[in-house]
Amino acid sequence: MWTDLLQTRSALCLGIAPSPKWLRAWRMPDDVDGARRMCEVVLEAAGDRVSAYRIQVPFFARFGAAGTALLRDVVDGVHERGSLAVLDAKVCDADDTMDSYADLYLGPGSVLGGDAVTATPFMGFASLGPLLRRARDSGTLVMVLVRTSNHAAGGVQGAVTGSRTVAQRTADEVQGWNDENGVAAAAVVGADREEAAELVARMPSAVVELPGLGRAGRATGDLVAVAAGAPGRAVLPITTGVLRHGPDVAALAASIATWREEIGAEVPAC
Ligand SMILES: O=C(O)c1cc(=O)[nH]c(=O)n1[C@@H]1O[C@H](COP(=O)(O)O)[C@@H](O)[C@H]1O
Repeated sequence: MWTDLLQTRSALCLGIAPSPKWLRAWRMPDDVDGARRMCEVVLEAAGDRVSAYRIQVPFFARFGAAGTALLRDVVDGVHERGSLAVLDAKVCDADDTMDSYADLYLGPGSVLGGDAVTATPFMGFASLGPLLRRARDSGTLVMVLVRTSNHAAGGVQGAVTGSRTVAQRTADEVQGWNDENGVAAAAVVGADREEAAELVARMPSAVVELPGLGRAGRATGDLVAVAAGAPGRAVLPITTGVLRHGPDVAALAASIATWREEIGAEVPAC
């Protein structure tokens, strides 16, 4: 499901983030009605021109039950456009809770109906096991944080354990899980990290989400070169680089078209 779409549509994955910051910038009320309006505008502008939408769960959950209902409506709207929904919740817990996270986030039978959920492996990769098995059985993905782009991450993810960094070890665990169980483990690798290409190369069958597009001072060509190491398996998320053109639908659509063009020529099979 994921690779089919990544190979036939743009690898672009548009962020949906009804945060206080974005609602203010778009002059919309910081409440569930404002959030709904923002989501409608984003879906109208992007339509089926992106493979996936990355939906920031906390920006919905902060509105309680109404926000959760809105999130589900947005996932349905994404599916109506033939796109996939990444639920960005960064889940992490001991393995006895992970089935319940799957009930909440993953697959058509779950509460929120996502096609992927982000997860952190820092309670031990094995604790993700039940979530990964549920992803495999529902044709969805668990996007495991391997090396993130935030400044605070280096001390942990770059730490050396044995002969590998924590990030390298996590990448090997992602690939190892897929080799043994079927492809359900995906990876998040900040594309602007100098070790990004090497980490991607350690996971030859995993879908890789590569954040970094559209951030100030980041060359698109460098990011696209990292994505080229995962042909047909790269997901390129972008939030700020597109949303800053809103809320005008035509301006948002034009920005998406430009980003598609910029990455399209060089990311194979996308
Ligand atoms: O999980 C992510 O997508 C993520 C990974 C990472 O390494 N760095 C990172 O900033 N993100 C997410 O990317 C979002 C910002 O996206 P941009 O506005 O496109 O840079 C943040 O809200 C994070 O949730």
